[in-house]
Amino acid sequence: MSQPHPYRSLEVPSEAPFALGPSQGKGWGAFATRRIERGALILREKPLFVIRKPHEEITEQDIWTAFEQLLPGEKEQFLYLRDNDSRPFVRITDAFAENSFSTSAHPPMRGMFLLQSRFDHSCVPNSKIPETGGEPIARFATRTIEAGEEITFCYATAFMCKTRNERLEELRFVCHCKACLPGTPFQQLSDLRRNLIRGLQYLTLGHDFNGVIQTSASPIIFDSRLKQAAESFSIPISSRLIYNLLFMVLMEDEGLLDDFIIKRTAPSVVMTTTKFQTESNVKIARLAMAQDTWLGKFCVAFRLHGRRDVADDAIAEQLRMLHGFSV
Ligand SMILES: C[S@@+](CC[C@H](N)C(=O)[O-])C[C@H]1O[C@@H](n2cnc3c(N)ncnc32)[C@H](O)[C@@H]1O
Repeated sequence: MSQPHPYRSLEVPSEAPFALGPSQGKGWGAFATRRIERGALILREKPLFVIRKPHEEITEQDIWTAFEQLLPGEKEQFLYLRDNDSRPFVRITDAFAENSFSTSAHPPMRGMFLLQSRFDHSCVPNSKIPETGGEPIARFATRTIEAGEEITFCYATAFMCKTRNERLEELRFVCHCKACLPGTPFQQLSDLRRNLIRGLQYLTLGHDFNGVIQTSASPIIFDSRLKQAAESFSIPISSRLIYNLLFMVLMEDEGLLDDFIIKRTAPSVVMTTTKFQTESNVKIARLAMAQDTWLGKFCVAFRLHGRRDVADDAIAEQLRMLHGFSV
């Protein structure tokens, strides 16, 4: 008779809304055992141990030292961990790399999490561990998850700006989520949307998602005058508002606009609307923000397209100072 999978022996809290089980082509994953509402807590977990070093400096010896200090029951739980083919890890460093999360950037700390690591990746995920800068770490539903659905999260934050092929280069496996299944209408639109999301961020931030200024042959913003305007923060406020709102619409269409992103981004959208000084622009911006949906707001704000505002030059100057930009 075959042995039960070791993950059956991992201690999942009795009140947890998920159970572990096989997930086709992905090893094992976590599946909702009941409907989980958007925003609900899925799992709060303390690390088994923490190593206070940058990820790339953590040695095999560091991990063994931490392991040796565990209680016998904790060691047993650690030893239940398996690679994706359900075989024991050959090297303890692989077990740590696959099952750890950063718990703090300053000072750098990385924690070993037995359950948070059981969740598989999706480029269109339904859960998220917000950056809290501490431990335990908590996972929340980013949309309503039905009973039986696999609970996933995105393994890399910048994926919202990356196409299928770019993501594939970074992942060490082939993802089969709906944004990665080649040849589907959603997948084709997804690549288009993520390129646009990247471009819109470039236009409003003045640089790429990783802080890099693209060379003149930018694959992101083809129009060199527009690129230059973005990099010198000369984009008019009307365009800024339109780009911000289009970002929200595209993120929503892509299934990525969760409450954490709204909380982080919405204040700067509102702030942009308060910057207009030209009366006719003020009216349109107010009307736009009074609409119920992001698409509604965007459609109204689009009436601002090509309109300059009295405040444009002063805002550009403020942004240049803020970013230490010298002409
Ligand atoms: C932290 S583990 C996740 C849990 C793992 N499936 C297990 O059985 O323990 C990460 C590994 O799971 C697999 N995996 C996660 N998401 C996947 C996906 N979307 N497609 C294929 N494999 C995936 C990959 O092998 C990846 O290296």
